[in-house]
Amino acid sequence: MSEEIWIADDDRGVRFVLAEALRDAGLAVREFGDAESVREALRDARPALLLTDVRMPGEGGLALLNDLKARGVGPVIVMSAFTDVATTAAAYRAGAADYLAKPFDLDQAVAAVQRALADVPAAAAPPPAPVVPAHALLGESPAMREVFRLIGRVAASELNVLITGETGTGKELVARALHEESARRERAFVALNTAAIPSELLESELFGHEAGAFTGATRRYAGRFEQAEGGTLFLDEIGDMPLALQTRLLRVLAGGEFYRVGGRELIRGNVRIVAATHQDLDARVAAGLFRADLKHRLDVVRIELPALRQRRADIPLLAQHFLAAAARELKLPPKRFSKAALKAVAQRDFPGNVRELENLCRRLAVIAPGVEILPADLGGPAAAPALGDWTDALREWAALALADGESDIHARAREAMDHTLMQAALAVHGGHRQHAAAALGVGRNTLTRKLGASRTRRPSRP
Ligand SMILES: Nc1ncnc2c1ncn2[C@@H]1O[C@H](COP(=O)(O)OP(=O)(O)OP(=O)(O)O)[C@@H](O)[C@H]1O
Repeated sequence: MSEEIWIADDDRGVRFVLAEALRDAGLAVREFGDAESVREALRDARPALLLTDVRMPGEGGLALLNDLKARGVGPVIVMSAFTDVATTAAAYRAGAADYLAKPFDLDQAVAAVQRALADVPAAAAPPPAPVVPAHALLGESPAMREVFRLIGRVAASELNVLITGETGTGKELVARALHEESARRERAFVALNTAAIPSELLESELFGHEAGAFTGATRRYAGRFEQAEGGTLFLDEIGDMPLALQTRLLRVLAGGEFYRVGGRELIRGNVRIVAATHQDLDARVAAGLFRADLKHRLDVVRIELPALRQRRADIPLLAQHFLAAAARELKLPPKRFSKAALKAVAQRDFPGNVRELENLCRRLAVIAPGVEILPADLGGPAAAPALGDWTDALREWAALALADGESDIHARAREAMDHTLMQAALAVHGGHRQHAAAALGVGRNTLTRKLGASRTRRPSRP
């Protein structure tokens, strides 16, 4: 076999710097401007490794990759400026050894080549699967490119994945992308927010129950594990899972079997677990609040989502996308950001991350007066209005209700007050539950529980 590294890229500049870097690393390099000339060269030679661009005039790099894999030539590293998840995943599915998102760091490229060469003979390439539609997961910052690369790399594997990141950074979207890029995509994606369900209901929610298993269990219920059979179970806010249930979950993950609550039938599950947390799981383990062995099982591959303020390069792209999407969804005339407004948005901190940015854009789609959004439309932090005398209204309501003979008004009033305060706090803190709870002076779990014990997904977004 030849010891040459072949580079196929129609961009002469990329070819040049890459070839130089590889030669500096002691490798022999041959350059090609398109896929056709690679094919021609293949008639009487084989590369030790091919680095190919995805988009080239004529035949693209992915077709070349498929062809080389079919002939047993490789490894192949795919390069592309087209950094969405679908391309990355398609490249890995077609058998790419690695994926380099352009512009890449030259040291990183050389390291990828050396790694791929060291891995030869590579494992048999997985059979090419049909290309799936792209995801709504957007981003062009280096940090997000790395996330896309990781998704593409691990989606097809059966490994459990732990996604970490602040609230609203897109953890659920990443979990969905992992599911959709996997062989499980035809089966269910089931999500369960551990923090949104009272702990006493969590067990039956996860594993199901038989009729009569406990008061109120009138019929058999297939839990999330069963619902996700063959597919992916997304366990959100895993850090909030009570210890007793952690023990049970660990046993299920280790044995692959479980009983429904109150059941005798042993159920064998085939479910891929993707877990997420906004908490520092290692700190929770250290504090004795999270089982180390469970963390170990969930944290096989970790995808860390940076806060939006740590990847400001993504803000304009996301903002424009959300503004257009909101106009479409709400059937409003399309608007656009002025340059200055976009700049101002990109400078904001967004403690609620992408969700907060999305909410801001929806608000702007509705309330900004002109077609072009100006910095003044963004609105700064508004001055707090004087506290209205809501107790007068409350007194009036209570008097009428009591006069009507109602007897549970304390509970109802409290619920309404809790709800109002929490919605207000969430709106101010861009949906960030922890910040909202802290601002109100209540625990985050209390807030989540009160906002919707009956809901399994996130409570309504402001
Ligand atoms: N990279 C992205 N591209 C496009 N939309 C995004 C991206 N990241 C997040 N979003 C959107 O932002 C919102 C919040 O994302 P998501 O629910 O996935 O966050 P999360 O990290 O799971 O939040 P939480 O921790 O509060 O559950 C969603 O509406 C999602 O569609």
